[in-house]
Amino acid sequence: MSVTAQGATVWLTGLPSAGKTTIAYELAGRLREAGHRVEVLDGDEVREFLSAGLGFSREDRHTNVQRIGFVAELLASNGVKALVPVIAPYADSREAVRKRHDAAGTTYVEVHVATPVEVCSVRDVKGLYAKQASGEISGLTGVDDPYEAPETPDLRIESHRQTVQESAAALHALLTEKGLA
Ligand SMILES: Nc1ncnc2c1ncn2[C@@H]1O[C@H](COP(=O)(O)OS(=O)(=O)O)[C@@H](OP(=O)(O)O)[C@H]1O
Ligand SMILES: Nc1ncnc2c1ncn2[C@@H]1O[C@H](COP(=O)(O)OP(=O)(O)O)[C@@H](O)[C@H]1O
Repeated sequence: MSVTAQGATVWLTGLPSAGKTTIAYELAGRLREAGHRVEVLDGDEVREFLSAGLGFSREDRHTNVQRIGFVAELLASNGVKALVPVIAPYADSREAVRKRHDAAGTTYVEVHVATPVEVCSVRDVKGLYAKQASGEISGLTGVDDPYEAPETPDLRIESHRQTVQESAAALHALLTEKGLA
């Protein structure tokens, strides 16, 4: 099978504003240019439709992550590179997604976008850290809600030490190494 025809799920986990979405879209562009079929399953978009009505409790986050994992595996098993920039804060939720892929013989790559909360809260792309600080919201991942960092991700990206292009290139290089790009 050609590298462009082989599907895989690439899950980018990390805190809000870590850089998951930015890196996913930068990688998507590079892969499409090379002829790959790519879908980005963005957490915000999925929550509008597939996960409409779910909140941010442990249970709802788990359900959200399992739904996204289900769709990603379907896409990946049909030749698509499914890029998933979704927080997925709980190790057991991520493990269940990996197991679903393993059981189906579908490639699963875990990337930890490991930007420290101090940097994420300054970036604060959606203003969530400010809202948490002012008491407008609570249960923000990494601040007053858990984030269980992956212990052995396939790649750890330190986005606070790199440009977006460097981060995407590092991930692209990993996919090339694995025979996926
Ligand atoms: N309380 C709380 N905690 C964390 N994130 C929050 C919260 N409320 C809203 N948001 C915004 O929701 C975006 C999508 O979340 P996800 O579906 O990726 O989260 S999860 O995996 O179900 O935990 C997520 O998007 P990103 O910023 O792209 O990570 C947040 O901006
Ligand atoms: N190396 C990098 N990788 C990804 N994003 C970066 C990097 N350096 C700076 N940034 C910036 O950090 C922000 C990350 O936002 P976003 O991708 O929406 O995060 P997330 O999807 O994790 O919530 C963007 O404004 C992006 O330009």
